[in-house]
Amino acid sequence: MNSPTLAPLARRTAIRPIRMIHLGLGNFFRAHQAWYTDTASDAAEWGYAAFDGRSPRMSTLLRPQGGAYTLVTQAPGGDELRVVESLSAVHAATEAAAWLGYFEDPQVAIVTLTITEAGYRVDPAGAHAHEVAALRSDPRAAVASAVGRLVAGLLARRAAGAGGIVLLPCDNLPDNGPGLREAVTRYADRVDPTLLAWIDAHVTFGSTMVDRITPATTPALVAEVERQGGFADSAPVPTEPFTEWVIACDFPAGRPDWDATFVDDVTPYEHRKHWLLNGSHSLLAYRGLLLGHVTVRDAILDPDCRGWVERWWDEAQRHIVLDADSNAAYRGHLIERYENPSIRHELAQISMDGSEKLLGRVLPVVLAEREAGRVPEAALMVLGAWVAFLRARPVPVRDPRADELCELAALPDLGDAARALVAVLDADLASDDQALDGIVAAADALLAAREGAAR
Ligand SMILES: NC(=O)c1ccc[n+]([C@@H]2O[C@H](COP(=O)([O-])OP(=O)(O)OC[C@H]3O[C@@H](n4cnc5c(N)ncnc54)[C@H](O)[C@@H]3O)[C@@H](O)[C@H]2O)c1
Ligand SMILES: O=P(O)(O)OC[C@@H](O)[C@@H](O)[C@H](O)[C@H](O)CO
Repeated sequence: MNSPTLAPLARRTAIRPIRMIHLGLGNFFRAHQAWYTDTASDAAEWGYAAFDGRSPRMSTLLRPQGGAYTLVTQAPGGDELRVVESLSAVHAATEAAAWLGYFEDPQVAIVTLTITEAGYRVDPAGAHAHEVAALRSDPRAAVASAVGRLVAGLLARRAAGAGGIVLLPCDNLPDNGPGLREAVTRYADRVDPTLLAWIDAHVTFGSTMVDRITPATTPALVAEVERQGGFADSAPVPTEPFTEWVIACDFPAGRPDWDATFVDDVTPYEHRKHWLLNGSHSLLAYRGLLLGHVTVRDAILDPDCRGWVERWWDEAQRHIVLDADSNAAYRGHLIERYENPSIRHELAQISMDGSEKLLGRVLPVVLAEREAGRVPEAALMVLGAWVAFLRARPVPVRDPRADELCELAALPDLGDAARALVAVLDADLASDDQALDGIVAAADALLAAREGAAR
């Protein structure tokens, strides 16, 4: 084999005109929106300027590669390598002047976002008040929060008279479009209330359901790309063959010819995906890690975990309005995706940020079932597994509220710990004794099983 070079990455066919901005230059963006753009029939007309969400890691890795990288699609039959070229520029989060410059460009029509649930949380009267004050005295001030950066961008766009723009959140967040609109308008109102009318007239907030299992990059993948491709890529992305993008949005200034599904309302698709896929991922993560599993595949091949997943799906499916046949097919595909032997999706990665994720992925089903007068055993088990996970900590707890959660989980009495942790998710549920009994019983059984296995 020739010595590895950057040749296939550096040999870009042409830098595509920048007509889109992305915020949150992580793996999922690179496997999903950037790939849809790269494979669109009009790909040559649409380039991205992509910005890190926070740490400069990804822009630092991609800059020497001219923004190009290898997408490794890991099918059961083997890998397929594709060099993705839709990123025309990559920037660190701190490059505020470049950020504002793109917003001032009338050719830029769309901003996509993958900033995790935490990125949408904003407190302009509290934690972010210093940013608000900075933007009030200088609208071009550099601010760090995602929503603050968007508001700064919109101020610059208004000042430049650059016209309308679409903001398209692509995170696993319930109602991601309305959620982003609420966060942006609340922040903008504090900075400059006159911006609100401009936003109403010029900014379109789209909603999306996004799906493609995309684990973190490992050194083994970097080595594998070098072995299979014969070239060096310091930031390849692993992903699965399956992909889905459902979008509810108008694009007044056009969009790439994405091979996505365009609908008026993403809600049913979002419920199905967040509850059946992400909810079962949380189940597999917390239960699976406590039982000693490492990956999604390990856990789904365990009949205990698989049985609970099926029960969770039965409970969740009662509240999904899409037809039963398509839900059954969806479940079948999920099993195949989870069993994919070529993809290594670590449960520890999925276990992160439970206090945020469970709110949209499990809690709605618990509450709907309780409203219907039922005791949803599997849904309560997921919450019990989360409580047990925080108590036993089979892997380090990574959550914005980790310290507080671990302190509550360590309360001497399991019932007290469970009630306090459930209150973090939903105060009313914490006073539902019947639900709480189910959660405590599940946590207790899992902790006992874990202790038994350790003996
Ligand atoms: N990985 C997947 O399989 C997958 C699938 C569907 C949707 N998603 C969505 O994409 C998101 C990112 O996943 P990923 O796999 O790309 O993760 P990643 O760790 O590779 O990238 C995360 C990106 O979000 C940014 N970020 C994190 N916290 C932020 C904050 N508070 N403010 C601004 N930016 C912030 C990071 O800087 C980084 O750019 C997920 O949270 C999820 O909502 C992921
Ligand atoms: O990406 P997160 O951290 O929001 O959730 C973890 C996984 O459930 C998620 O990444 C799924 O793999 C993905 O949503 C599949 O499309």
